[in-house]
Amino acid sequence: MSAAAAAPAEADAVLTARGLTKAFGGFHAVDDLDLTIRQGTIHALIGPNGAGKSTVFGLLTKFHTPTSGRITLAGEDITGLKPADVVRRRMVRSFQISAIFPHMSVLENVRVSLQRHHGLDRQFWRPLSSLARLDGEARALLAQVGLEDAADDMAANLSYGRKRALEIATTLALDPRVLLLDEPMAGMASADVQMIARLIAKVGQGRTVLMVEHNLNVVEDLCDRVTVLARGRLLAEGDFATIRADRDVRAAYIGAEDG
Ligand SMILES: Nc1ncnc2c1ncn2[C@@H]1O[C@H](COP(=O)(O)OP(=O)(O)OP(=O)(O)O)[C@@H](O)[C@H]1O
Repeated sequence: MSAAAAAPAEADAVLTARGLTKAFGGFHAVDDLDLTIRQGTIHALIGPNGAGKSTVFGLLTKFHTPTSGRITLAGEDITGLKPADVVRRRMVRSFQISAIFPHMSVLENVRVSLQRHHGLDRQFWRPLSSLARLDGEARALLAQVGLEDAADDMAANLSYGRKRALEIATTLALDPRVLLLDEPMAGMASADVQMIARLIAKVGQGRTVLMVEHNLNVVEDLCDRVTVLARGRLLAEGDFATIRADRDVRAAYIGAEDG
C-alpha cells in the first residue's frame, strides 16, 4: 500500500466529480456523486451489479451527458467536452477486447492506435520514415506488455489473456495520464488474472488508473484506494481494509447476493 492511500487531498487530485448525477427518465443511475482520484494512484470503483459503475465511466469519458454535476481533469472543467476532447487530454478508457482488429497483426493493431495518437490517420500521404518510426514505437509498447514475441501474429490467434494485454497496449499508444479500465479481469482464467494484474501494476507507474473491478482479491492487491457505489450513490471510500470492514459495504454486497 502506497502513501497515496492516505486521505484524499484536492491538491493532488487529477480527476474529480462533484454532484455528478445521471438520470435515465426518472431513474437516477448515478446520484449526486463526489469522486476524487489522486495523481499516481490505482483507484478501484466497486459495487454490486447495477450500482452505476459503468455509467460513471460513461460520464467521465463524456459518452454520457450528466444530468447535473461537474467533472474536472487536471484542474480543467471537462463537463462540456466531447469524448475525443477527453482522449486528447490524455484520459483514455480501455474498451476491452472488442476494440481489437482481429484480422490485423498484433503490431498493426498498436500501429493503428499510434497513427491516431499522432494524427497520422488523417493524412493520406505519409513518408515511409514516419511509418518506420511508428513500428519502433509499436514494438516498444508490445515489449511493455510482454507481446514482443507475437508482433507478427494475427490478433485473433492470441489467447484471451494476451488479447487483453494487446488491448492495453493499444490504449497505452494514446499516451494516457489517466487510464480507465472497465473490468480488466472479466472472463479471465486465474493465471491470466495474475498476468494482467502485474501488467496493470507496471503500466500504472507514473500514471493514474481508475478501474471498475468485481474481483476483490485483485482490488486488494492492486489498488491504493477504493470507492464503493450502491444504487448510484457513494457508499464508502478508503483503502481496502477500511472498505472490507465497513458494515454498509458488507450489507450492500450481501443484499445484492441475496437479491
Ligand atoms: N441507457 C440506460 N437507460 C436506462 N437505464 C440505464 C441505462 N444505462 C444504465 N441504466 C441503469 O442504470 C443502473 C446502473 O447501471 P450500470 O451499468 O452503470 O451499473 P454497473 O454498476 O456498471 O453494473 P454491472 O456491475 O452489472 O455492470 C442500472 O439499473 C441500469 O439498468
